[in-house]
Amino acid sequence: MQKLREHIEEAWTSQLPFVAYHLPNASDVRCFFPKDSELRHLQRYDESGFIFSAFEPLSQPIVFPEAISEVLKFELIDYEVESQSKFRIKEDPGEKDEYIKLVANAIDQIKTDEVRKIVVSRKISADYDLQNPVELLLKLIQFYPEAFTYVWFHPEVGLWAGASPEFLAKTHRTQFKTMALAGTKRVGEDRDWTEKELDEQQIVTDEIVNGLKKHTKTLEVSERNTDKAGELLHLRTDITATLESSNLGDVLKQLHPTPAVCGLPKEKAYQYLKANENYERQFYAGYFGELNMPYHNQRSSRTRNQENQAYKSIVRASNLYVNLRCMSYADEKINIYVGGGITKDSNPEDEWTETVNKSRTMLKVL
Ligand SMILES: C=C(O[C@H]1C=CC=C(C(=O)O)[C@@H]1O)C(=O)O
Repeated sequence: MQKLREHIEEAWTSQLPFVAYHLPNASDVRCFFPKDSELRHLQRYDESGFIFSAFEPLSQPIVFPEAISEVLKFELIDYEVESQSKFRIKEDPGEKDEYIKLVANAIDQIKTDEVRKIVVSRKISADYDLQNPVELLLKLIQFYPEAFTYVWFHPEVGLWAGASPEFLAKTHRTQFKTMALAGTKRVGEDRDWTEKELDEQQIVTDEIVNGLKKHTKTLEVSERNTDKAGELLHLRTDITATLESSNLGDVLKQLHPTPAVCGLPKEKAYQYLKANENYERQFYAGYFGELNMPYHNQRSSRTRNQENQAYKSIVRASNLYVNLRCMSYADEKINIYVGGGITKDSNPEDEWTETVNKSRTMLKVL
């Protein structure tokens, strides 16, 4: 752990790019330290490295390529972090009015136009002096071991951090997994899922399944379950497929942004957001993670032979998550990004409360 601290502190103090992250329930923290500060964009989805993509559907993700990075793993042992933070941001009544108006306007749009769902969002800003990104990461891991937690930094972009509950793509050869996540309530809220929540989640599942059909040989859709994400609960359906080819880029172009973060139909919802959300999402609701990174693959016992070496082979796998429950930090200011799915049955006051609840994920670690 000491080594992890030293590496990140050194990169942060020298303002050099890095990413440190923890995959759900993993026993280690993985890091990329690119050898220089050049800002590189992904050219092809068969490259390998750590990618960081903006919400903008046509933007090329930033990549820390495996080939020019020091890629390190640190076992997650014996670490202690301060307990829950006392950091609070005072609610601004003006911000609330503005968000309620945005939601009410989206509902009107849904009632009059052919849009079924729009995921609107807002940015909560405050002054903050971030001393030490490694402490932030360790707190994120401690509070949200089941999420993909990360701290990412590039001097030309700033620092981003988060605890994402939603994966966009897990691949292993031609095997592909994604999920439809939507609908939110607090842990302990003793009520059934409403029709509105079931509907907003079904929209995500149907759109993903339709989009994937063109790219897959087989497709399986799980039962709908309730999934815990920190102090929140979501509806979740898992979608498993065998891809026609291994071109992940085509599949991502098809899926991103899903109706969990944009809306349905995609283009109309996107245009609505461009015209009405009065801030830039940047990397919020984009996607990030490992692209084609090596993993040891345990072969089945039938293929074993006497030589130990033959048990294992290396396969390349991708693990990409949606950038939710996240924040950015630059110039001694933090920005927390939160949103929610709006349908014809949404209630603006409830949608506001939902974003307040979602903001607690990051506030807890600051
Ligand atoms: C857009 C966000 O969450 C999405 C994922 C899960 C549940 C959601 C919802 O209930 O609206 C959102 O679709 C966010 O956290 O900012």
